[in-house]
Amino acid sequence: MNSLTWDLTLAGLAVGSAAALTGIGLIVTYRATGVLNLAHGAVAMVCAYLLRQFTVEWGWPLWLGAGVTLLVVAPGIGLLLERAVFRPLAVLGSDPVQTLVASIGVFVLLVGGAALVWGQGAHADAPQVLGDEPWGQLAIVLALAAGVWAVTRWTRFGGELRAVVDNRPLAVLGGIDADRVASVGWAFGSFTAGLTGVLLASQVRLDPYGLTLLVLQVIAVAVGAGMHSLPIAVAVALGLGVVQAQLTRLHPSGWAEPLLQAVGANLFVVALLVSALVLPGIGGRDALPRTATARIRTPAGVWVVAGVLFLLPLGFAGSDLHTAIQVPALAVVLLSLVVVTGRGGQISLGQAAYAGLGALFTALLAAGRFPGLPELPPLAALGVAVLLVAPLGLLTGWPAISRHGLALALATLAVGMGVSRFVFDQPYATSGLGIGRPAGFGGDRAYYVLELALLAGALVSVSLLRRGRTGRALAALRDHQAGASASGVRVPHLKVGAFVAGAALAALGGGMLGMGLRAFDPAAFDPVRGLLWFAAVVVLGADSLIGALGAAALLVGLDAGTRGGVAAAVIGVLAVLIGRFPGGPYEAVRAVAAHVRGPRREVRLTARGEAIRARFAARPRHAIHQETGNAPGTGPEGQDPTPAPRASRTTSGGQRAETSVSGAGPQGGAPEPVRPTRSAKATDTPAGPLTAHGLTVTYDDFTALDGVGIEIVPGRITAVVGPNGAGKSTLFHCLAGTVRPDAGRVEFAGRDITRLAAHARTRLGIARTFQQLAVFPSLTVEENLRVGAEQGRVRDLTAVDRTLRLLGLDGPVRHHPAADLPTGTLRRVELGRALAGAPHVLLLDEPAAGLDTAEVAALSRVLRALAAEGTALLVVEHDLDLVAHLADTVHVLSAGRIIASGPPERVLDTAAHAGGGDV
Ligand SMILES: Nc1ncnc2c1ncn2[C@@H]1O[C@H](COP(=O)(O)OP(=O)(O)OP(=O)(O)O)[C@@H](O)[C@H]1O
Repeated sequence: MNSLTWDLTLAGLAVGSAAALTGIGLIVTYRATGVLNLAHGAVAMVCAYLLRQFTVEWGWPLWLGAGVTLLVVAPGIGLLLERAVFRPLAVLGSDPVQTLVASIGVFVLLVGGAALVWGQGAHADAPQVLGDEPWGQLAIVLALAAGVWAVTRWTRFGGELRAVVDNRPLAVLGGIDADRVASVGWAFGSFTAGLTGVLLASQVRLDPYGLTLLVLQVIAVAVGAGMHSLPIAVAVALGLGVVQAQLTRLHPSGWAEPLLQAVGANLFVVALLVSALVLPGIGGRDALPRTATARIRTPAGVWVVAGVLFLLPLGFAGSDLHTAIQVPALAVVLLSLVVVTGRGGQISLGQAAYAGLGALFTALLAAGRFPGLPELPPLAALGVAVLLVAPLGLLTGWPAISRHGLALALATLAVGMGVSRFVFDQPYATSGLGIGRPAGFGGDRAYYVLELALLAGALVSVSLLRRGRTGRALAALRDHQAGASASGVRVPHLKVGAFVAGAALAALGGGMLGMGLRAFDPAAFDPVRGLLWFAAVVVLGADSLIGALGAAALLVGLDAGTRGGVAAAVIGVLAVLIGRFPGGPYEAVRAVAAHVRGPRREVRLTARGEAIRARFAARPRHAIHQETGNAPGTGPEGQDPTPAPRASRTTSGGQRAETSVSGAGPQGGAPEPVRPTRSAKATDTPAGPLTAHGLTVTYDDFTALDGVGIEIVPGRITAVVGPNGAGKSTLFHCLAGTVRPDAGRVEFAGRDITRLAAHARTRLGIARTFQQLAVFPSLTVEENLRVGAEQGRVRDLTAVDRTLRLLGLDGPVRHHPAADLPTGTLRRVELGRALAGAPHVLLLDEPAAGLDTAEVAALSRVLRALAAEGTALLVVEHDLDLVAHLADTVHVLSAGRIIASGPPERVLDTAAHAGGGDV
């Protein structure tokens, strides 16, 4: 090996071993706590600053400074984070996304804090702890990896760690102190972060952003190792380090040279893109923090105050006005997050990339430097830039189709970093690109007026989007993806659409920001901004227009009015506290007020929910029935346990009257049909039987269904019973389109629909309910049903009213958010959502679960009426009494095969012997 190759290899090993340290720390913390600590780089940066403070500023000996930083401060930060931030979240049972937001909060808090304490400028005098040769670093990495491996494998603590990772609640029940395991994980992870920072500080410029971002992109190493394998993480890190160094030797000619240089300089970002976009994602939960889904109605007065505050800068002058110009532009960028994250529930850490592309394209178009397009006036350039950036929303929209939670967070972060490194950091973008303002809007005041007009347009558009059919579908997607799909929402299209709309809005805001500053500034759109903006929108109420305006004003105002970094620090503190105040800042204020008044109040409810619950709680039970439209004894919450006789199923007119639990019927006027009618397009598919032929499903080597055939006929109720594990749910999923069989086919009205997606089946008229309730808690009862009707292509929305009446949901409860309603009511809401789409076939998975006797009786009346009107019903149920009373045909499933079929009186004995239900 010649000396250049050798020198480059050594340099690569130095970088690679620092990356390996980060990988080890991230994996250990993740395995011990389930938290992907995005703040790892920020902890590294703070430790690097502290070492410099101790040694350069205070003159401590290097060994002392390094010892205190690594052995006291770094683990101390980890312990503090565990105790103050993440343990309370774990106690509250937070999901991974909430902890992700908290770790972003810690990230921006530390970056903001460092900027406040040490300033934003770079330092080149950080001390070097180890020599130039990488051997010391390598030895540390290998020793740490081997030590962690040995501890997890051979010690009692390792066993506890594995138990906590496998199942924390079970481990706690088994007497393991999960908090201690988490503390050790955090302390160790933080120690490795400190070590990374201390080792890298002398090799890169030390500023709050540079080192932090460097370490952030190294997440690739841990993600590439599946957040699990230390040897793979170390090997990937060292390999990437060496390859990155060796690439600097290659000098191809032509266009390949800048590309190779960019790849060589950013190999870890390439690895992050590959590991986040190509490898299977880690984490799978989709839920947003509750604050994002909290339903908060903004009082009109708040809008008036916001309007006045946004008009105030028109009276400003000089630098104040120049600073204020950033607020409307940033507000438009943040509105993009309201669409994508707040409404659609999709995590997007890469919105800064779209904003930056908007600014960059505007600059290039206005300067006539955009390939293939002529020079355009500034406003036209802005419009064309928005149109060009919108389809790029696919960059994050595409991964969002199959990724959720942490995996989506990483994918969007990777895209943000990739765009920043491969587009914004390139010479053509950094060499002083100016952006002119439109004619007549050159002055700051005039330009501010233009911005207000654009902001108003954006607000109206987003408001219309949120209120309309698409907005309801987005909220349904956010609240319960499978439920949305079952309602007929085309989930992949909607996700891509949300990201495209978000990219367009972000580009508009970014272009406005660039025009305001009269230049494209890549630093204004670096990935740290993306994290800061995401955190700001989430903590101020992600699905709130006023929250976006407030966040923009806060971010610009705090930094301008104080020192740079204050805004990040404040947002960081709020994000760290987010899990403690699930309803966001509004609920936090309410909680504090309630605390001052007395301990009675719960924090979980919005004011509206609280008021309604209080009203309900204050009344006797029969009053609630009247209020919700149920006469006692008639509705699902009524008191009449007497089931209607089976014979009454054969007639339809009288049946309708009996079934209308709202009390409407012949006595109350003309009888109305139970089923809504479908639109012309939807009725293209005629009603017909849903049949399964020879369905076989295997999970690994286990055969869950073995050649099952079943027919669900219009006008009849078919039931499937069987013991636990018999394959009932698998059969149900095959019919609903959520599991694809390995063999066999599903037909609807003679058409093969085996390969049809769940939402497409709903649109054909095959609706379903879920064993675990699938309602949309942030939508009202009525809106839940509207989603079903709109997505099921029922044009006549009076169908919603009829269904509400049928199910006794047409009282005040119709305007109540579905969150916080009792299970019996929610079952009706879910059934109503399915019925509102006017299905030909209704698949019900344990519809009686959680219902009391009266509710079950009322439910069976509704189901019988539906059958009498021609709906084909399938009921998978454990309650054999209900099945005996309800079903026309029963199939008994056992070990994946149908062992008996026929009328209930003939086959239910077989079911009872097979252990198929509760009689
Ligand atoms: N995704 C999966 N991966 C592996 N095995 C699975 C999966 N889903 C189901 N199984 C197995 O397939 C068998 C049938 O499961 P299924 O849920 O269909 O039964 P079931 O009759 O609905 O049971 P239960 O009444 O308990 O819900 C069970 O042994 C179950 O453990």
